[in-house]
Amino acid sequence: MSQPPPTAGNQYTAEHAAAKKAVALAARLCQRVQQDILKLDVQTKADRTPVTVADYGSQVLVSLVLKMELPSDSFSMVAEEDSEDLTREGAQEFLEHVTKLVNETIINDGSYSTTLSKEDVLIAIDGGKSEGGPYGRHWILDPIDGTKGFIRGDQYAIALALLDEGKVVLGALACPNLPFKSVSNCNGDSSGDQVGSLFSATIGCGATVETIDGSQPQKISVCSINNPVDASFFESYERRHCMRDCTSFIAEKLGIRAPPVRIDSQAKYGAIARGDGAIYWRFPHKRSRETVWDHAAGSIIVTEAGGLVKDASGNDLDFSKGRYLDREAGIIATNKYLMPLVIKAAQEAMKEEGILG
Ligand SMILES: Nc1ncnc2c1ncn2[C@@H]1O[C@H](COP(=O)(O)O)[C@@H](OP(=O)(O)O)[C@H]1O
Ligand SMILES: [Mg+2]
Ligand SMILES: [Mg+2]
Ligand SMILES: [Mg+2]
Repeated sequence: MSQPPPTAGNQYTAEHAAAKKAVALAARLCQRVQQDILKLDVQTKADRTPVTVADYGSQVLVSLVLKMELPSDSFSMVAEEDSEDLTREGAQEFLEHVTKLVNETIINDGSYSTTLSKEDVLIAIDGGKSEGGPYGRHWILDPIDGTKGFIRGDQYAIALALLDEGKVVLGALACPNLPFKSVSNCNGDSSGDQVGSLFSATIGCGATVETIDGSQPQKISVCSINNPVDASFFESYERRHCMRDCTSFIAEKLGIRAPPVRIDSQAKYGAIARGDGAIYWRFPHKRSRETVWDHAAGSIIVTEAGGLVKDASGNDLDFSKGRYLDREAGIIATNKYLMPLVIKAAQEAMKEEGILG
């Protein structure tokens, strides 16, 4: 890691600073909830995935900070959560808890002299209902990526990106439980290291990492391993998020010797961008669709760190199609040497086994 490049010529300087401030404040709320997670604080959404008070609280805080820091912007946000489950009968206590957490975090931070009512909280959450698309500017937010990891006490990330005319131009990724130096070969465990990493990148200006409370940003780059035999790979901790029969088949084809490193959330993109590992891949089951907020921030951080992010057909990811990613058969993040080899192995696996599609 070395000093970051000069920021002259970065047309997104104000947005970059606001995005880092937003994810860092949201991380503070999340850290507090994770220390004291109660059954009451977790709900199950209609799609049967979990959501916590911290997912909602984080979404409110990120939207608040962006609006406070960039007041002249017309605001559009594509975010994961909406208020539907918070307005159902019986959700009053849950909503009150979200509101209390948000207000306590704002007061403790001291940057803004405002507090939010329950109605303000619902409005802020539903500010994330934009469809995004190819025109104009849209923030893309995953207020907690890796909610299952968050509940387990493991890795999670607050992932914020800016889409400008259909292209991701900025990403900020707060990973409160990710060791600051490296995850190396352990599942997020530190070896006496400082914990918490905030990755960020703006287009054309490289990627950096700093601590969540704002140390001097350090430039990062992907690893330069070119022989898959020496490579390590990251994949989802959750068995249902990535087909392991498929990835172990591809790993075998590539001759990878190291066992998979399984980490929740886009912390995997951050770790790849910093060179902690060589490959992150994700081959979800056919029926599941990938959302833009699960990849936007992580992918620009990897590409600005000198890496590549592609689908298994070798196409760039297209974030301009709305709330879902239009991609084919899996997502791969790695360096320029390994990418063609991984794509080839994935495509061979597709043909031989018929397991991707
Ligand atoms: N059955 C499933 N298959 C594939 N992805 C899933 C899934 N259930 C949830 N996900 C997605 O996987 C994300 C977590 O990724 P990872 O496996 O890398 O930790 C979740 O983000 P959220 O936690 O924000 O909902 C969610 O979008
Ligand atoms: Mg979710
Ligand atoms: Mg997510
Ligand atoms: Mg989420």
